[in-house]
Amino acid sequence: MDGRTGTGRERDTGPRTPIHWVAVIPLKAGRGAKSRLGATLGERARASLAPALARDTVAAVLACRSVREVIVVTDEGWSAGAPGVRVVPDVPNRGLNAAVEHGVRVARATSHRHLGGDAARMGVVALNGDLPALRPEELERVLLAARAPRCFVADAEGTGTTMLTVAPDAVPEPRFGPGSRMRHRESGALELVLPDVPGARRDVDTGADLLVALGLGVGPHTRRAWEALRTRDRERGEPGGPGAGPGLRRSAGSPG
Ligand SMILES: Nc1nc2c(ncn2[C@@H]2O[C@H](COP(=O)(O)OP(=O)(O)OP(=O)(O)O)[C@@H](O)[C@H]2O)c(=O)[nH]1
Ligand SMILES: C=C(OP(=O)(O)O)C(=O)O
Repeated sequence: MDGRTGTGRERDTGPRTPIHWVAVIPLKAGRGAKSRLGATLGERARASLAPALARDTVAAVLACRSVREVIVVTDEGWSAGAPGVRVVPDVPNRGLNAAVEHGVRVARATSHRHLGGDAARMGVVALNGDLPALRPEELERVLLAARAPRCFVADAEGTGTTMLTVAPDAVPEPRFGPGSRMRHRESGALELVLPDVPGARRDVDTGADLLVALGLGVGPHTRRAWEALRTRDRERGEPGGPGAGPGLRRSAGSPG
């Protein structure tokens, strides 16, 4: 088994297989971001966790050996925070897939700056910015397996997508959003089914997702934000953790 499944429409890129990658991370920030997290954990938790999830995702991607640059596509006051991270403005009001396409365009238009003659062998990987348990070596495994023009990784639920890779000559055709696993398959992208990449598949949309991610091990920003929320709630005599609803109260203190 080579860890790949697909529709048969895909082709191997052969000599055009990427040897360098630029990552595109679309980020919605501000009050509109991570509304499902707010609905399950409360607004205070949403406001501190949403940027923390993104910071940990960006840090893990930046630490991946094959990634040369991280392009964050967002409109809302995001500072790059590290060399190798570039922030570009979103396409206003066009949503997630337009942001990804924009990021790919920017990456391709500017890749010669850091890749020189290797720019023709540059792939782009677009990732959700809510993967706080992602580890650099997991992303490395995904990129090594990405040998078709477009490949994707399904989320842990099995209905969505956490990342899409696009080879140098391929049209990105991002189909992120609810039910995107099926849409990516139908569009001819190759699904990468890899063992041992739980963090690469664990997007965090709800409080329950966050507990699973904490169990896998999250980056320091998410860990600190979570601990601060728990400390605050304990001081206020709310032992269940941030916004602990019926589904969270049972295990909110246990992960990690
Ligand atoms: N640049 C940009 N990023 C977006 C946009 N919509 C979603 N994202 C990002 O895309 C990734 C996946 O999005 P979702 O998990 O659906 O995030 P969300 O829309 O903030 O969450 P919900 O409100 O719970 O649906 C996250 O990194 C988001 O920040 C958008 O319109 N523009
Ligand atoms: C954007 C996606 O994820 P979610 O909305 O579940 O975060 C997706 O699965 O394509």
